[in-house]
Amino acid sequence: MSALRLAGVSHVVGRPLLEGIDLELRAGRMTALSGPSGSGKTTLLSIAGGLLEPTTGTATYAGGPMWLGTGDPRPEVAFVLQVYGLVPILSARENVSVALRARGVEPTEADERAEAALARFSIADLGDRQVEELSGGQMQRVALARGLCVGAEVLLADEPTSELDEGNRGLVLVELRREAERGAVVVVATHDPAVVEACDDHVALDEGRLARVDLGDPRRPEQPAEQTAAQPAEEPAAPRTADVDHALFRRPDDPTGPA
Ligand SMILES: Nc1ncnc2c1ncn2[C@@H]1O[C@H](COP(=O)(O)OP(=O)(O)OP(=O)(O)O)[C@@H](O)[C@H]1O
Repeated sequence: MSALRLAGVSHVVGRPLLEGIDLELRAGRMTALSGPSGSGKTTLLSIAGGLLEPTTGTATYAGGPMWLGTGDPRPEVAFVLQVYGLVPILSARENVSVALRARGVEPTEADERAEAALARFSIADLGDRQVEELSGGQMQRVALARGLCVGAEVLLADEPTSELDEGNRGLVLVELRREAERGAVVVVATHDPAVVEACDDHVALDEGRLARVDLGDPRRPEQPAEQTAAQPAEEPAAPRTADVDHALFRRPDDPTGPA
């Protein structure tokens, strides 16, 4: 499967906001992006999704550039923004439908798909309500429905559960998992340990630098392909936690590795 790669990414706005980021975000997996407030999570998501051109380095997917400014074809990207970006005077259904219509889906089909997307987050009954009448948690779920309805190859969600109770957080994690299972790169910036726990991979930032990279199943290339009788039947499981280890990003035998 393809991966979204950040190579040598730094971003400077007066001071460095990100420095020396080398990272592989794998398709088919959920990656949690954690770190203190101001550590650079939103900046990293913006570069990964091609909204922001890094000062140095590149973000690529299947070898092609993510930066929108190149005008090159790129994968379908969906953002679930921290600030939602909903249109307050439109209904919940219209806010979702608009994302589909903008991608060329016929209005009737777009409305039906919007309805189904709202149902995924248990808010089908709110379809006719103007967004400005909704609670924060309801708005957050409309934003998620809008992000997930398009079937994007890259799904970047910034604090998507910040306003949700435990039950709705669980619902969102199930839906994000579905997106990963159909092959999307799913990256979730979060402060919530339960969300980190639910993800396959975990990347932590601190002051714009990688502080931790934990790939759930690193499959290190040096691991022997075949066991002999003298060797144990199974290698001990790789630790879930690793300090930043750039060898983890070079796995030529990894089927989820380079596209
Ligand atoms: N356009 C900008 N110009 C200058 N500084 C910026 C800009 N955008 C972000 N910053 C700064 O970059 C740092 C990282 O911001 P970012 O929003 O990426 O952090 P974050 O980890 O997502 O924070 P939070 O968890 O609070 O959302 C912060 O110190 C922020 O003030």
